[in-house]
Amino acid sequence: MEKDADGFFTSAPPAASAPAETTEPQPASEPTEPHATSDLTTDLIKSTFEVSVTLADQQADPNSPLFSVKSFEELGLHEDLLKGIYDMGFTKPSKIQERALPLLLANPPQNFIGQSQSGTGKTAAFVLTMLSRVDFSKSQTQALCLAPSRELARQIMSVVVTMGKYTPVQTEYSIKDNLPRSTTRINAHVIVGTPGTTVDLIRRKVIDTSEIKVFVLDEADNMLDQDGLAEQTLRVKNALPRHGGPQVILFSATFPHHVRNFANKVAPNANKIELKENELSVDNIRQFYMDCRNEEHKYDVLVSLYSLLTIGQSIIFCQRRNTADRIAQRMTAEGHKVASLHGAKDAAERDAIIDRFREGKEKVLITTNVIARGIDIMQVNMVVNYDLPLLGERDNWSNRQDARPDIDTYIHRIGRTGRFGRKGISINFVHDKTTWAQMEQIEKATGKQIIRIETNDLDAMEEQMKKALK
Ligand SMILES: Nc1ncnc2c1ncn2[C@@H]1O[C@H](COP(=O)(O)OP(=O)(O)OP(=O)(O)O)[C@@H](O)[C@H]1O
Repeated sequence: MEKDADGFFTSAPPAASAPAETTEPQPASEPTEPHATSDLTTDLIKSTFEVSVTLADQQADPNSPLFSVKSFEELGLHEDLLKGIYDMGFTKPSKIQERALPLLLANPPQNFIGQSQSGTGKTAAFVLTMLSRVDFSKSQTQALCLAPSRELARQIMSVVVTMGKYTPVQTEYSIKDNLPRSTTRINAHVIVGTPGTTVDLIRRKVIDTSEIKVFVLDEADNMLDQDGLAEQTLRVKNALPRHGGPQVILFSATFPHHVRNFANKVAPNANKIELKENELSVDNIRQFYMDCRNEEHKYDVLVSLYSLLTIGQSIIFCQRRNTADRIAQRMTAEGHKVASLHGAKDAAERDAIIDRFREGKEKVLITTNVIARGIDIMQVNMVVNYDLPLLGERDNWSNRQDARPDIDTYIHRIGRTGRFGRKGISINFVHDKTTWAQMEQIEKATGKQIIRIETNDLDAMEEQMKKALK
């Protein structure tokens, strides 16, 4: 396997003889049992994807049993944490947890860059690391985790609270409109937030960074992307102790080339777990497309899908906020029950909408890329790309023919279904030559087939979809 200058793998399988890197061949896949959760979990644990492990210590052997565990007990965790894990219904570590946890928990702490497909259990791996490194006898912030959206920060916090429920952990959010303006100091052990609010709280010395031992960036490629949240994230990073600085942990399902160099600077000398490029999305998500006649026809097709969208739960992704609102308003006026969520809504409204969806009170959520990443709702069995995700759209909207598809966002969007080994389907709407070509690029880049389904034969469509979900 070739490595680029940053030490990431670029193509082809690694040489078996390479001392500190290895590909881990997994057993051949077996037929899945669609309904039994324990079988699905087993499928994921036996998963067929290959990972590359690169240890910062070039002398160490990544094949050593020391670097993988088959049970949570082997990790030497405090029993309060083990109790929390078992309470969550986790019996065994998932593939990424099995390989990542020994590296994350080893002492002295080592930076870590981890890549694993959506829905494979990255959150539990870094939450467990944060909780196991906190000294609960000190009322000081010792772990800080940043995520790209308030919805994801809230979800991560719920994992911290659930996993830490037998520990005395104190937690606080650094997300917009959460703390009263009069707050002068947060003493919580673990803070989870978004970069903008966190920068502000650090600047106002509400967050004391001096004792932070673990710094996690979830969706790290997004957090370090120049076009994204990088500036604010770096300002937070630069406010952390320099001497004996914190363990830096970066996780994502995608690490595009243009952020890898930077990731290596933010987390120097990291142990790494990476995926091969054609293993970026899981096989349990079946991908389809529908040929729509034009933009207006997309709306009609979506409406005709409504009964299928509500079998489980569905997320409809649009590129723009006003498209999401417009579709939601129109469908609501026509008697369908849908909700819309995007970044222009105020904080309280966003929280209420995602909570209702999480509780299953809403079945169809029409949204933007704001929740393309990380959101984990098991009942979501369908994702619709009403608009395909495009790169540089905001600057380039008037010049759509040139727009290239945003492959990474696509991978994250469809990853909102098919969580932890479950089945899911995604449907792309294409309506002209340009969108057709964009979808072909997505198909090529992900290496997964996207199958056509008829827009005008509802029965055939239903049958095909039910088959895919079986
Ligand atoms: N060892 C385990 N056993 C059973 N379920 C697990 C285990 N680890 C994680 N899960 C469950 O799997 C689901 C997906 O996990 P998680 O949200 O951490 O995925 P992720 O890898 O962070 O995905 P994404 O890339 O989309 O952020 C969660 O509902 C979580 O509770």
